[in-house]
Amino acid sequence: MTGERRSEYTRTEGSEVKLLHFIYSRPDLDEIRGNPGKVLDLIEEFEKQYWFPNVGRTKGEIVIKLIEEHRPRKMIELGGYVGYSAILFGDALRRHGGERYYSLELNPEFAAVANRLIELAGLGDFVQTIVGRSDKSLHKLYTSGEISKVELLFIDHYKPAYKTDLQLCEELGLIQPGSVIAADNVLFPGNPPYLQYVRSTVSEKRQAAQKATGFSKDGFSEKTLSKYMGQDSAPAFEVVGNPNIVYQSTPIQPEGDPDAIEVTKCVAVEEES
Ligand SMILES: C[S@@+](CC[C@H](N)C(=O)[O-])C[C@H]1O[C@@H](n2cnc3c(N)ncnc32)[C@H](O)[C@@H]1O
Repeated sequence: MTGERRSEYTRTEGSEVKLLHFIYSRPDLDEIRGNPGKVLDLIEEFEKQYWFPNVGRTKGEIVIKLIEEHRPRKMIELGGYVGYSAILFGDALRRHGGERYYSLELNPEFAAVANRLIELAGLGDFVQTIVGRSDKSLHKLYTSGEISKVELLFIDHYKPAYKTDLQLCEELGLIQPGSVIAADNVLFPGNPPYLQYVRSTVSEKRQAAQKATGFSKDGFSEKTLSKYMGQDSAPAFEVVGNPNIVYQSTPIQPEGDPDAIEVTKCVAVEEES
């Protein structure tokens, strides 16, 4: 969603199922079937009534350009919600020769809505929704051999988990030269711990890793912390990441948008001296 934002918006309970009724009751459903653009248009139309935390077309364009430029075979997103970004990016990935889009979503109800819309958009064979917390799902994608490298990762879920999930990927050896990470909402509501991490030098990260005291929720508002995850929000794995990874990281802020996507590229992995 783009435009002026005065505070963090909140969702209306039950609006996700209402979205399904809104779309599936359309008289022109047969023309919508198999058409990702039309499904996205309808989600956007519904958003005039109910606020949805979707990435939107403007910021979405930044990620589509990354797909066009890097041509990943497989792409992963953390935080699928009702499937807007999975349809937008899954469609782009398929058109650019990709093989699979994994959408990791904590809430089974949101994932069920997403699956109905992904299927309607004709992407049911291409986009795989994985229900559960992202750290456990990422770990499973790795141990099952499905993913051996992060090619393009879109992060858009629980804000404190941006950094710890990236560090988990680093520890699993999934972040390699050429890996690209696009993180949403880095200006609104903001994610200072994540930005500090991806913008740090190797020597700064090595020092921080030595002093690491575990998972922290510092740097986030109460509202951000209460979103999505309950008491059980600590990462399932203790991680410090791999401080030897060299990143180039820059925010991309569309004109007139109060938010930005941080695009982070792994350019090298330094040897320990
Ligand atoms: C901002 S919404 C995602 C919007 C979506 N990427 C889009 O642009 O259409 C964030 C989603 O992340 C999910 N989420 C929050 N914490 C999560 C976690 N630890 N693992 C997986 N999903 C999570 C929430 O349930 C919510 O659906």
